[in-house]
Parts: sequence; structure tokens; C-alpha cells
Amino acid sequence: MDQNMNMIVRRRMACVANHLMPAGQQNSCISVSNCSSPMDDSYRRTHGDVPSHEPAWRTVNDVESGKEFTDIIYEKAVGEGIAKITINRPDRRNAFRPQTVKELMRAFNDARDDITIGAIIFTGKGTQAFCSGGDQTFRGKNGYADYDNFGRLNVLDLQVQIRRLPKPVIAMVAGYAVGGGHVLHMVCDLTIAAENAVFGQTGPKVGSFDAGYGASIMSRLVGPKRAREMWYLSKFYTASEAEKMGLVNIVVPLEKLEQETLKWCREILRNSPTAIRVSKSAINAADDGHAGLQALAGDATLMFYGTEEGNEGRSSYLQHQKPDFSKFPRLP
Ligand SMILES: CC(C)(COP(=O)(O)OP(=O)(O)OC[C@H]1O[C@@H](n2cnc3c(N)ncnc32)[C@H](O)[C@@H]1OP(=O)(O)O)[C@@H](O)C(=O)NCCC(=O)NCCSC(=O)c1cc(O)c2ccccc2c1O
Repeated sequence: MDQNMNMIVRRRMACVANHLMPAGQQNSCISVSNCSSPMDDSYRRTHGDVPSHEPAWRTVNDVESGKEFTDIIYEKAVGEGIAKITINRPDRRNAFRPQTVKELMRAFNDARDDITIGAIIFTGKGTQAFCSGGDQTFRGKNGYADYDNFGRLNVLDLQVQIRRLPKPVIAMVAGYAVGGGHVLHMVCDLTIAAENAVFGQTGPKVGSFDAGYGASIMSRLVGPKRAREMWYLSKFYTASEAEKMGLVNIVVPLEKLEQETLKWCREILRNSPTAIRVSKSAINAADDGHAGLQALAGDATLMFYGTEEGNEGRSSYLQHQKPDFSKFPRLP
């Protein structure tokens, strides 16, 4: 066996051994990219490597106003199914105010509705922060208020939107992902972190807490003991600590962050969109209760409408005829 083959076999065995270990005991130093990239299986030979070119980004305006967004940048990669949504308040470490959240929701909604988009990157402008949570200068007695005389906690709606969005949302994190910004990366499907990323909750330090997804999804990701630690102590964690805790998928050098994130997006885009859509709703289903079941069940209906059996019912109804369901097998 030549040296190259030897290495491939050792990596494959390490991956398999790691996969068979009980959850929580896996060797976290074997990163997914190390597992998948050097493989020389038939799929890889057929499909080749994931392209690594820089995409041409096209800026998308706010559909509601027809003008440029003020607090975010919304882009789509020309000819590829990738959207990128960037919080653009770097001087405040990308803290969000209600306007930021409203713009984010409109961009995510557009990316959901655009059937050419299959993966959405969510990030922050610059290298110092992904997002530092709610902008405390806008915080009042009943939430965050900018252009209104009343407060709101509209980031909670954004969290739900990302969780239910039937396409993968990938958090691309450089610098701080703290407070409400930490919750935002946790609700994303995947997190790709730069080596300079810093993770943590800050709420208890500034008189706040997120007792919704900020607690429940975190507890699922890192386990209840760690979740308590993160909230009670409000410590910060390095990217490599976060990777070991299961908070992030991979850590890469800062200069490779976007390249790696695009690679993951392109890898996803090579796969079946329906399989990915149903995987997302299935992974969320049990934790999300009725809302989770509804998303998964909606996927089943969506697919059923495309079948002959589904169409038999619809067309018979429209033609005022009895449907003939006898021609469809009652499968075991
Ligand atoms: C993120 C930091 C650790 C970065 O520290 P660093 O030293 O690098 O930078 P500075 O601290 O000097 O920051 C530069 C500049 O930005 C301002 N800034 C940073 N973050 C915020 C912020 N969140 N709000 C307002 N302003 C911010 C900072 O003041 C500086 O400005 P100057 O004018 O002074 O130069 C560090 O910045 C930091 O710890 N930031 C605060 C993090 C934080 O506590 N966030 C809020 C947590 S609460 C929250 O996010 C939240 C929001 C919600 O909407 C909720 C809804 C429902 C339930 C719960 C919610 C919730 O908890």
C-alpha cells in the first residue's frame, strides 16, 4: 500500500470508529472536512471536487422600499444557489436594533421564496463580530425601540423564521457571537467559525436572558450542565472550545472562513433539495413539538401533491367524478 493510500485508509477507519462511539465521546479533533475531503470513492470520482472559485455577488435591494437596506447587506451569488445576509453595523460589533431585525426578516423571506436559492449564509460585517446581540442603547422598559415609541423583542420572530425556513442557514462566524448574537448562530443549521471567533451569553451581565431557544436549543447542543454554565457564568469560549462543545461544525483560519463556508454550501447544493428540506424538518420535529410536526407533515403533503394518487383526488373533484383510488397499492 503506498503512503497516500495508507493515509486514506487510516482516515476512513478513524472516521468510522468515531462514528461508532457513543454521543459525547467522539474524538472531536477529527473534523468533518478531514474525513470527507481526501476520500477517493466512486461518488467523488463521478462528481469531482467542489468548485472553489470566488462567486460574483449581486447586491439585492429591500423589496419593501425598493431601496438599499440600511442595517444589512443582502447578496446572491450569480449563477449559484447561494444567498448571503450580512449584519452591517460593525462599529457596534453588529449589534441589532429592531430595524436590523426587520431587514433581516425581509431578506430571509426573499431567500426562502427564491426557488433558485438552496443555501443561505448568515454573517456579520468585518472580522471583529458576527453579532453582539441586542443594541443596548435602544433597550427600554418593554424591549428594543428605534423608530417606534414602544419596545419589541422581534429577534424572537427571526429565530423562529430561521428555524422553520426550509433551506439550510449557515452561520459564518468571525469574532464575537455573544448575547442575542450567540442565540442567532445556534438557531442556524450549521456554524462555520474562524479561529478568532468567541462565543458566549452575556445576558446575565447586562440584565437580560433568553429563556426560549437561547436556553432550549443550547441545552440540546451542549447538554444541560454546560448550558447552565454558559448562562450562569456568562463566560466566553474560544472557537476550539466551542467546537469541542458541539456548538460549531468546524473551525478554520480567518482568511479561509468564506472559502470554507462556500465549500459547504456548494456541497449541500449538489445534493437533493427535497432530501435536505425533509432532513431539516425531521431533525427539528421532536424538539419543536406541534410546530415541528407541522413542518415535517407539510413536507409530506407537498410531496404527496406531486403523486398520481394525490392528483387523482384533485382532478376527479374538479371533473365532478368519483375518484378511483383502487388503482393505487396499499403498500406494506
Ligand atoms: C461584544 C463585546 C465583547 C466586544 O468587546 P470589544 O472590547 O471588542 O468592543 P467594545 O465593547 O469596545 O465595542 C465596540 C463598540 O460597540 C458597542 N457595542 C458592542 N456591543 C454592543 C451592544 N450589544 N449594544 C450596544 N453597543 C454595543 C460598544 O459599546 C462600543 O461602542 P463605543 O461607542 O463605546 O465605542 C462587547 O462589546 C460586549 O460585551 N457587548 C455587549 C454584549 C451584550 O451584552 N449584548 C446584549 C445581550 S442581551 C441580548 O442580546 C438580547 C436581545 C434580545 O433581542 C432578546 C430578546 C428576547 C430575549 C432576550 C434577548 C436578549 O438577551
